[in-house]
Amino acid sequence: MLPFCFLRVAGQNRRHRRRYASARLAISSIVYLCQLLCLAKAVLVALLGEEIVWPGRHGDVGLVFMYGAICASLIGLLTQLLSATALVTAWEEGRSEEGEESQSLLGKTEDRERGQRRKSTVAVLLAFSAQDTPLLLLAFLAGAAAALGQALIPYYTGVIIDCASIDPDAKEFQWTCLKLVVVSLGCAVFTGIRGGLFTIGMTRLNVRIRTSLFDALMRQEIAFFSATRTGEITSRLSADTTTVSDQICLNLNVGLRSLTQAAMVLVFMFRASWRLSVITFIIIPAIILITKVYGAYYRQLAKAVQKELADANSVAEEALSSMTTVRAHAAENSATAAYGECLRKFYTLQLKEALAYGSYMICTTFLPNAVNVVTLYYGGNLVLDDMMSAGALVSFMLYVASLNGAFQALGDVFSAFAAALGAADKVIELIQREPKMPDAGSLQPPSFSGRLELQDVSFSYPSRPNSRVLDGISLRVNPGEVVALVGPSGGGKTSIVKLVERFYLPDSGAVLLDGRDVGLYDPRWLKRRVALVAQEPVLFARSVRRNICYGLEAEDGVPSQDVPSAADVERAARLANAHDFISAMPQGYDTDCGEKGVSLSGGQKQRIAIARALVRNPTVLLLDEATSALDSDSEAVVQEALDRMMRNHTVLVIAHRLSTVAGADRILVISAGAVAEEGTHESLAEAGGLYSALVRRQFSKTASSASLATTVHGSSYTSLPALNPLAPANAPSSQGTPL
Ligand SMILES: Nc1ncnc2c1ncn2[C@@H]1O[C@H](COP(=O)(O)OP(=O)(O)OP(=O)(O)O)[C@@H](O)[C@H]1O
Repeated sequence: MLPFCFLRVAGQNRRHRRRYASARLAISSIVYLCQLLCLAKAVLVALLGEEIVWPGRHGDVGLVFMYGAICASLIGLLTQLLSATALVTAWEEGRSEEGEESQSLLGKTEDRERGQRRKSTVAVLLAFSAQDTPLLLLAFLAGAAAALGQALIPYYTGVIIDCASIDPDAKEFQWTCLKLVVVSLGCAVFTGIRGGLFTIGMTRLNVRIRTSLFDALMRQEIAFFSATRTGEITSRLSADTTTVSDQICLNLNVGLRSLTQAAMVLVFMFRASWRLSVITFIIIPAIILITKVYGAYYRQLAKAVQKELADANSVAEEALSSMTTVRAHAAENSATAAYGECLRKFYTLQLKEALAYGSYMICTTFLPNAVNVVTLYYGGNLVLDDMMSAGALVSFMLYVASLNGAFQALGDVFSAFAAALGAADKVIELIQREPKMPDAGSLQPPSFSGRLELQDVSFSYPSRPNSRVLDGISLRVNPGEVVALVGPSGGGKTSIVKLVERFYLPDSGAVLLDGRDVGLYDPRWLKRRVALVAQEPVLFARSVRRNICYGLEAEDGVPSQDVPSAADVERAARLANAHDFISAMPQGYDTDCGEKGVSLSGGQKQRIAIARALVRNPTVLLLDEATSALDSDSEAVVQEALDRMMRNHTVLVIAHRLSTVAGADRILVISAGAVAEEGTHESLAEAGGLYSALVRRQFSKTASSASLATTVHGSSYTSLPALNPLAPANAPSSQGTPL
């Protein structure tokens, strides 16, 4: 009764579910062990024919009572086992609820929402494998045939021993040997077929899971990538997906093989001697219970180990990918210490895992050996009493060994499954994560003038909801107009561009293009009309040509007539001042840029990024101070390309340089998330406000060394100081050098 009382109490109190479930599990285990001992004693006494301490112990009535008691005990055991299974599940749920609270990648509220709609991991994995049902069915049938062979081998071994020694029969002996050879061969062939088919299934599942995960990642909003470390994501994509597919298929293979093997062996065992079989059976519930409890515990450990490993990978990746910064700040020791700390946590968890595994091995090694001793003792007595042949006893012992092997394998499968499910939980959590961004629209209007408006826009980054970056800002860029955004660092200029690009949604207000919300347009269509040249160009490890055409290839779903031709690419490169250096490279436009464009200089990368924007023939250009990270020579050629670009487009440019700003049709001074001033360079410079202060401050800092106006390659490029008040006062200010 006690466990059931606990069940009721715990069911009413979710917060303490795990604690109650653990207590219930402990009590159930004790009750189960007592029952096991009683049953063992009753069965031994019944089978060995010793004196029975039982009511009505003499004659048939006593025997009926005794077997009745054994049956009742068996039923009790099964009930107990089922209850223990339910308890383990409750215990697991309690643990996962607790763990999720502290460990989730995605925050408490999201976890709760996700918990409500998430299907169970196993169901999702089954759905992933559904396509391979025929393959897996075939593999299973081959496995069943192999298991039948495995079960026949001990049987024929026993027959051969009887024919050769106990009851000599040469003809029967040779015939049985032949059958044994055929069965062994058939068993080997079917085992091979089963293994091969499962391996194919494993690879197919791996590809499917990886594709789904990558697809899900590609759909996530930008805020997700700011909040989640890249190392964690790549760990999910590489290590966890491999663990899931490999472990699940491998263990499905081993598990099904062991189950069918156990079922076949049991049939043959009962055929050989039902008395001996009952004895062997006593141990089965014990092994199942131990593996179940162990599996639940191991699963939690495996999940925690995966997390620690992902953390360690992130820390290492962060340091290794920024080695120059680490070296420049002499931060090698702190990077090593941070990595060491992650590994220390990982090691502690691995120790726990090793301890759990050790305890499990002790139990699973001892229990089968105990069964062997009991079986031999009782089987020997049966042979002595002529109730069984010696060959049958040998067969039986081989069956017991086979059954032990099957259960051992099942236990291993269980723990490995637990590890795979731990990894699968995280992978599926990501696959099922719904992006926090509403679906983009499908609008593709026949004409697009490129009028850009922000109407009373307020915005905070999701990672810092309490810090308002834009505060009711309104602005407008008319078709063909060049509008420059200037202002103090952190004022919100780049955030405006991010909203126009729809990387984030405003908290209130609207971002409009031609009077319609940016979210209403088909994103693929819009990205050809609104192009961005960012501060730091990002190139990919592919040819220069493919970098320029990035996002416009047939693989991106672009109709073949819209894919830029070689002439389009060259034209864009010429406009971006990039054609000459590209042509000078050994393989021209087919030269590989290397990882993140490592084989190109900053200026060359930026010019390829400009060509990438120009090849789209955009209506609106968003420029985020594309020259600020360049040296003076590179800056001059890039600036010339930018000037050329600006002449023919609607442009919103974030500019720190007076050269860019002065040529703009209108200047907006953005400060503290609002438009502080608006006008032309001349009007603002004379107005005596924030803009003129910025200009004056920069001029006074650079007057002694700066050449204030330089014409480069005949363009209107003017090298004037930067408008960023945070720029160092004594920075070199030779031609085009950022301050
Ligand atoms: N991904 C982000 N998550 C949270 N806060 C951010 C993020 N990006 C920028 N911010 C914050 O938003 C504010 C505005 O940043 P923004 O980059 O728009 O300014 P900016 O005017 O372009 O500055 P700068 O001229 O230095 O580039 C800053 O306080 C910045 O710390």
